[in-house]
Amino acid sequence: MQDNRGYIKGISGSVVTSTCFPNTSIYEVVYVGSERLLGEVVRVRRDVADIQVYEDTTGLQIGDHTIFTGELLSMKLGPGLLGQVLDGIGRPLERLGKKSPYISRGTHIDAVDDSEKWYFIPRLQRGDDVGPGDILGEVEEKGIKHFIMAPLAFRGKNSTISWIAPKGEYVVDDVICKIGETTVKMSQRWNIRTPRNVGRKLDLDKPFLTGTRILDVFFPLALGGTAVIPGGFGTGKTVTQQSIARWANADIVIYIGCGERGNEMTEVLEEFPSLTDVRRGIPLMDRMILIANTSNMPVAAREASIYLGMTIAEYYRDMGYNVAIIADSISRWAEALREISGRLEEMPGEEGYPAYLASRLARYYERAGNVVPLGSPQRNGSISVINAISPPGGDFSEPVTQSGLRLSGCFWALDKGLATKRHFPSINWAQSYSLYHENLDRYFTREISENWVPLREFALNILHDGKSLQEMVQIVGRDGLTEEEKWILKLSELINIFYLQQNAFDSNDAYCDPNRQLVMLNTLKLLDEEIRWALNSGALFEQIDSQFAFVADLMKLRSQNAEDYETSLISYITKLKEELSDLI
Ligand SMILES: Nc1ncnc2c1ncn2[C@@H]1O[C@H](COP(=O)(O)OP(=O)(O)OP(=O)(O)O)[C@@H](O)[C@H]1O
Repeated sequence: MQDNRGYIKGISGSVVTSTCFPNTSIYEVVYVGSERLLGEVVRVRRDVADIQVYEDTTGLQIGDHTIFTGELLSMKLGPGLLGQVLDGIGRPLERLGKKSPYISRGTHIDAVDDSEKWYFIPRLQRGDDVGPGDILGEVEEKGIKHFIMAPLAFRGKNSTISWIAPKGEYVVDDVICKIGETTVKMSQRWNIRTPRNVGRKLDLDKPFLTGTRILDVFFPLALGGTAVIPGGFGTGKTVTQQSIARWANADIVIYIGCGERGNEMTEVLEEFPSLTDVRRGIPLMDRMILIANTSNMPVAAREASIYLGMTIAEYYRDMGYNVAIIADSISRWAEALREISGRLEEMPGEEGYPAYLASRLARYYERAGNVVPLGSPQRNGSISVINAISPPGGDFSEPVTQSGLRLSGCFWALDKGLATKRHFPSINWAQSYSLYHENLDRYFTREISENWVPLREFALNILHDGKSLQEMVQIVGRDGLTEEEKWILKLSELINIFYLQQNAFDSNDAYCDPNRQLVMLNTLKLLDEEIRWALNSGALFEQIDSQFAFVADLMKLRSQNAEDYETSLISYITKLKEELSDLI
C-alpha cells in the first residue's frame, strides 16, 4: 500500500492536486487525506494527478496523503436497489441516516445491503454451459424478478457450471455459482463510466407512453429513445417529469435530482414515497430509485450522479426491463462540469463550459437504447432518457439546450408564455419535435388505430391554420374572417384547451391512455364535420357559437371517468348533431 501513497500539492475547491505514479490512470479512484475522502483522477501531468473529490474538501491540507487504489469508480449492483434513495456516488441515504443525521466524510457504504437475505432460485444446474450475461437464477425484489446474471466476462476459458447454490436464502456477497475459475456472487461491481456490453442494438419501434396527450400524440418518445425538456423558471419541468415517472410504461424509473435546490428535492423525497403506481397497484417507490444530489452537495458527485444512474439502469435493462432515466436537471450537471473544468484551469469554451461538454453529453445519451442484452434466454430491454434543461433566462440558444437539441430524439420545449397563462403542460407545439414518428406511426397504426396518424395530422393542421388566422385577426380583426375561418380559429382554441391542456393533479385527467387520446381526437374531428356541415348549409358561426354551449359541454367531459368516457363523447356529438339539424 505504501507504494500507492502520494501527497497533496494543491487544493482548489473540489479539485485536489497530488503527486502520483507512472501507472496512475485517468478515473482511478483515490482516497484523499486522513478521512479517506473519495476522489477520482481526472487529469495526469507527469508526476502529478488532479483528483476530483466527491466530498467536502474543507480541512484538507497540503502534504496530506492520498492513496491510489488502481481501481475505477464502481457501483455494487445486486438485489436491494429498488426503492432506495442514493446520493450522487451511490451511498444509501436511509442507511447513512441511521448512522448519523449528517453524512460524515469518508463514509463508504454500498447501496445494496450486505446483511439482507434474498431467496435465490437457481435456473441452471451443474454441468450447464453458460455464456456472459446468462441468467443463472432469480430472487424476488419488490415484486419483480431480479435475475442473477453471469458476469459479462469470465476468467479463463472454462464456462461450465461446476456448482450452483440450491434454492435458499443468501446475502448479496454469498457465492451462488462457480463457472470454471469464476465465482459468481449475487452482486457484481461495474465501473460507472463504462457502458455495459450488449448483444445487439434494436430499432426503436415501440412507444414510451407517458399518458400526456401532447407528448404521446404529437411528439412521441420511443422506448429506448432520448428526450429533453428545456424550460425557463417555473414552466413545469419538474411536474412534467414527475408525471412521467408516475405514469409511463417503464418497468423501472431512476430519478436523478441533479443539482436541484434542497427544498425541491425534499418535495420529491416526500412526494414519491406517498404515491401509488395506480396501474400496477404497488407503491411507486417499489419500481423507483432516487438519486439525490442537491445544489449544496459536492459538485463532483453531481458530475458522477448521471453515470451512476445510467449504470443502475443498464443493470436492470440487462435483465430485460424497460428502464427510464429522468434527470432534473442536466443544466446543473453541466454547471458542475464547468466548475470542475474551471478549477482545472482548462481553456473555457462557449459560455465557460468546457469544450468537451457536447462529447460528454453524447457519451451519456449513447447509453440509452433498445437492446438485446448479452446472454440467454434472449430478452429485450431498453433505457429511455428524459432530461430537463433549465436554460438561464429561458434562452434556448445556450450550449446545454443546443447540445440537447442535437443529441436527443425528442425536444419538448416548455413555453414561459403558456405557463404564465396557466396552460399546462406548457409545451409549445410549434417549437417541439420528435424524430421517432416514422417508426412509431407504424406501431400506433397497427396497435391502436389506422386513424391515429390522420387524426394527428388533422389536429396539427388546425393548430397551424389557427395560428396563422390569429395573426391575421390582429391585423384585419375577427370580422375580416370567413365563417369557416372563424370556426377554424375557434377549433384551434378548443384543441388547445380541451386536448393539449392536461392537469397533472386531476386524478381523471393526469393519465390519458392512447385509446382515450384517440377518442378525444376523433370527437374533435366529428365536431369539425358537424359544424362545417351546418356552416355549409347556411348557418352563421356566431349563431352556432352563441346558441350552443358546445365548448363548455366538451370541457366538462374532459376530466370524466374513463369507463363512461367514449359513450359520453358519442352522446355529446349526437346531441349537437340534432341541435344543428334543428337550427338548419
Ligand atoms: N401539467 C401540469 N398540470 C398542472 N399544473 C402544472 C403542470 N405543470 C406545471 N404546473 C404548475 O406549475 C408550477 C411550476 O412547475 P414546476 O415546479 O414543475 O416548474 P419547474 O420548471 O420545474 O420550475 P423550476 O425552474 O423552479 O425548477 C407547479 O407548481 C404547478 O402549479
